[in-house]
Amino acid sequence: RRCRDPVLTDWPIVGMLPEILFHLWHIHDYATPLLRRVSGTGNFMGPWFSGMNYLVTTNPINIHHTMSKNFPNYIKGPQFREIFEPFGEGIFTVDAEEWTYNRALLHSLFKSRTFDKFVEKTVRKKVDTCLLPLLDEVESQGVEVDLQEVFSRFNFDNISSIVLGSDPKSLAFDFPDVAIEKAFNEAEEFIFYRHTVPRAFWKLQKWLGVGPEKKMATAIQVFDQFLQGSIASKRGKAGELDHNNDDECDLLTILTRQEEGKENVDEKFLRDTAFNLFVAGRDTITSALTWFFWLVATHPSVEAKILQEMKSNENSNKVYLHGAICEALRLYPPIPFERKQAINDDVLPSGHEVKAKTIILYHLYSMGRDEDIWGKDCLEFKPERWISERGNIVHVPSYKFISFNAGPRTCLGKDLSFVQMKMVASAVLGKYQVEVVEDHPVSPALSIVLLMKHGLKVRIRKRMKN
Ligand code: HEM
Repeated sequence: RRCRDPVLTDWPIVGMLPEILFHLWHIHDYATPLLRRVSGTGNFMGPWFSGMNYLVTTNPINIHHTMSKNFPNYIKGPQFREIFEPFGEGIFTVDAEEWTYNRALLHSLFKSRTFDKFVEKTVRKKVDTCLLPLLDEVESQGVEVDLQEVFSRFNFDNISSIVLGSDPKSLAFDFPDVAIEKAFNEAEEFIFYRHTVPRAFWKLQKWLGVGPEKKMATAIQVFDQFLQGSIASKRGKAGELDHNNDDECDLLTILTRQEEGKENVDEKFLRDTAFNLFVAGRDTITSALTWFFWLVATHPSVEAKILQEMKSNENSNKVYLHGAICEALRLYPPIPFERKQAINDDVLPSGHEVKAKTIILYHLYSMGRDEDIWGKDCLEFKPERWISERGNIVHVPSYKFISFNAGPRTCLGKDLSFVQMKMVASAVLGKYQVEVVEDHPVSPALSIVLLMKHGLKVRIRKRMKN
């Protein structure tokens, strides 16, 4: 088959798939030099007739073109909706008017000061009453703990309080089994799996109800039951909801208030919105915090500068800490790849032709490690690159610093995420020294969110006051 810039050898019948499957265990690092070899844009061809043919790009000008300038031509598309089927018709999967409606609704909620304050208060309470006491216990018992598991549960409880107004209390020293938390992790892994095999194959597995598809169906059922329970209980109280109570500002309450009085309340809309926000708000922050703490723990000079900044200027914007978080998000973007589909023929600024229905894959992970964007030291963890000579945060356009997406579909939770991450980082680093357990293997898991495959095993020590 003819293609302009093959990223790998296109073998007869099987195409480039075997090489990808062979390197799946370290796919992000494997893809980075391959994409550089084709100057950031190339073709991936799957097995014949499998439909797995993609144009992969990490070129910022192409990103700017497809995500902003020619935004209407690049949609999530029907195949995306099919793969991400558990997301229903939520903001992540829809296009056109449905997306405009979802976006406007969520935008008005996310930008409201009352909601902002509610989130800050909820997270602060969870830090003070659960996260720090748990780390105290870990420290006093001298045991190892998986910090990723801690953050995952911490964020699960937070997002549940923020979206549904109820805390499942999954964060506790004995790490209780919370079925829905487990089900959610599994669903995300199975969605990644659907990206790695031909469509016909996973569809057949789904139809037969076998393999990962069977497990996926069970996981979604567990999660849906939990969501439906929360929605039903909130709807049951609809008439009693106090419109002026700032403590009852979770999204479900706000949406239920808006739906009040309507004859046909759209339960599916509530379910899909809740599911999408769970994915958006839980694992992304868990991933960002885990990689951040690992990077800080393995770079003592960065840790010392963060502590110095905290001591000297407690209420400032914490510019250095902000830079360190951006650096973690650059090297380990919580969403490592994205995809869009072209509606009409187009030509990218790099000169690559795009035929209608072409799927474009964006490898965010490679973009964070691209010398042309970040310079020769792009693999170094260097918060200083984010700080200007005048001590302000350097603005990098989103089509280069892509971790929160670019263009009209930029992440709605970006500001909120920084507030939460800074709150956790300051609270934990100010009180404890985090030491990664010797020889603990660190590598990314295969999922739609870039978590650590083996978690992050650490020991916690109380910081000496000086
Ligand atoms: C470190 C944390 C986060 C990162 C790195 C991040 C990153 C992203 C990325 C890359 C997208 C685009 C995904 C796509 O279109 O396929 C996105 C979209 C979105 N994010 Fe975030 N996110 C984070 C946290 C959050 C939080 C906490 C929320 C809210 C609870 C949130 C809400 C959303 C929403 C609603 C969208 C959809 C925007 C649209 O399609 O119009 N995100 N985020």
